[in-house]
Amino acid sequence: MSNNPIGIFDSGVGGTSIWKEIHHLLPNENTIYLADSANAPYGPKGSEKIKELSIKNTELLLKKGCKIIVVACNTATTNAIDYLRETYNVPFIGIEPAIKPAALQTKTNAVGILATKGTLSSELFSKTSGKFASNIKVIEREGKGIVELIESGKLYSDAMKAILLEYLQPMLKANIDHLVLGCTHYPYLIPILLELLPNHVTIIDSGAAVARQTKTVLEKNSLLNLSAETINLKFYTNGSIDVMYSLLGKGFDVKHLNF
Ligand SMILES: N[C@@H](CCC(=O)O)C(=O)O
Repeated sequence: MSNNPIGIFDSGVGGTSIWKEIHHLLPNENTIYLADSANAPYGPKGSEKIKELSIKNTELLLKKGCKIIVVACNTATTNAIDYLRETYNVPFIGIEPAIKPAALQTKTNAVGILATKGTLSSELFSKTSGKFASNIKVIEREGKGIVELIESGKLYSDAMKAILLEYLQPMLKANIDHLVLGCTHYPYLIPILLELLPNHVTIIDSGAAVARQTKTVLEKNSLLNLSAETINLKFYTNGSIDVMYSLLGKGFDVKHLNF
C-alpha cells in the first residue's frame, strides 16, 4: 500500500504548482496528477456541480489505487472536501486561501485576496475569513478570466497583464501589504505580479504548506513510500498536453485521457 501513488487533482493545469511542491518534498513518492481541463474553470460553477466533478476525479484516482488524495484546487476544497472525507476511506489533503498568516502579519491592516467565485462564496472560506480576519480589511477579488487564459496557454500575455492590473488596483488603493493567492493556478502569475506590485507587498501562497501537510499525514498513517523501486510520475489531462508541458517542462509522462 505504501508504494501506491499519491493522487492529485485540479480543475486543470494549476494544481501542477502543488504537485511540484509535493514532488520536491517527497521525491520518493509515486504520483498521479489529473487535470480536468475540459471542465475548467470550476470557479463559476455552483457548489453541487463542483462537488460532482470532485467525486468523478476522486473515484478515478481511487480506481488507479491512490493511497491519499490531494485536492489541489481551492475551489474544489472549499466546496467538496467535507463530502469527500465523509464518503471515501482514504485521507484527503485540501488547500484553502492562506488568509490566517496574512492577517497575522499585516502591518497596514489590509490584505488582498485573489480567488475564484466558487472559493470566495463558499461557507468554508467565510468561516476562515471570519475567524482570522475580522479585525482587518480584506479586499476580495474574483480572478475572473485568469484560469481561462492559463488553460489556453496565454499565461504571459498582454491580456493577462491588463486584467491583473485592474484586479490589483483597488487592493493597492486600500494599501494592502499582503496578497493571498487563493487558487492553485495563480502561483504561475508570480513573475508577472512581482512586476506589477510595489516591493512592500508580500505574496502568500499555500503550496509548500500543502506539501508539508501531505508528508505529515502520510507519516501518521504509515503510508510513506519506503521501497527502493524506481518511482512513476504520471499526468493525465482531458485538455491540452502542450499547456501541461509548458508549465511542467518536457520529459514528463503526460497522457490524454477522457474522464
Ligand atoms: N485551481 C483553481 C481552480 C480554478 C477554476 O477552475 O476556476 C483553484 O485552486 O481554485
